[in-house]
Amino acid sequence: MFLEIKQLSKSFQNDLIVDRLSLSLDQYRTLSILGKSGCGKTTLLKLIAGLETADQGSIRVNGEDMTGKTPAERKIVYLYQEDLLFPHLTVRGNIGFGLKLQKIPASDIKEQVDLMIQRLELQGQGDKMPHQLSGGQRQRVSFGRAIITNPRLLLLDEPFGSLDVGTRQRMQELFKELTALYGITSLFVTHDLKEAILMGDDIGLMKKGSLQVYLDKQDFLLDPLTGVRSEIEFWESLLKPNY
Ligand SMILES: Nc1ncnc2c1ncn2[C@@H]1O[C@H](COP(=O)(O)OP(=O)(O)OP(=O)(O)O)[C@@H](O)[C@H]1O
Repeated sequence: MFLEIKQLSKSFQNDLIVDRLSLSLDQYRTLSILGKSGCGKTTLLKLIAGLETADQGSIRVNGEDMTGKTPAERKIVYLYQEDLLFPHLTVRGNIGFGLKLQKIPASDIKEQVDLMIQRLELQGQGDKMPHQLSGGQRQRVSFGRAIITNPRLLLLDEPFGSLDVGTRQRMQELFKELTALYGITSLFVTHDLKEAILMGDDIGLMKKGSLQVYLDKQDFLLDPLTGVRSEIEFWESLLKPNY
């Protein structure tokens, strides 16, 4: 298993937020994590990224124990909804930032950034500053900036929550295309049932700090706890002639 989490726990002021949580994920797959506000999703991602310290349990990536490692040493990227771009850098500068830190030659950076700009459908926007972009464009830049460095693991925290339905749908497609192309393994946290089903190769439901991962999507669709059934019943009730 590429990502292996065992019995992970975290409390804040005596409140148990992540409760003996275990999960495993194969390389190049996406696990969607669906859960209500406050159930501990962000805390889980921060523990994996090394931005919070676990009270108990272990996190291994590709067999390597993450305990005591800094976020940079983990080579895990955590991307959240309002992820800020560097305001003083252009789109190009933002996307290439991580490559520059890796001291990659300027001509290679230019080539990779140009390709990423094309793939993100941001042609003609490369020299703009972040404040000159729309919300959806900014989101695409931060997504490109994250994946161009080929992180071992990409953690997405409700990344498309602020986007309108159409833009969100296009971002979901783009995310699927680019994670496949760049060989990214990811965890995708969302409140949105449909998004969880669309984005995940595997799906997990988080409740009060515990996570249940459904190995078969059918099991997820059929479990009354996931809310899929009540959603279907709602739409069916609207289609009844006497509504
Ligand atoms: N640093 C902290 N100190 C104290 N309590 C915290 C801290 N971080 C999170 N919490 C608490 O942990 C609980 C879970 O928060 P978390 O952000 O993980 O939830 P979430 O599932 O991501 O919610 P949302 O979907 O609303 O973002 C909340 O009750 C929150 O108040």
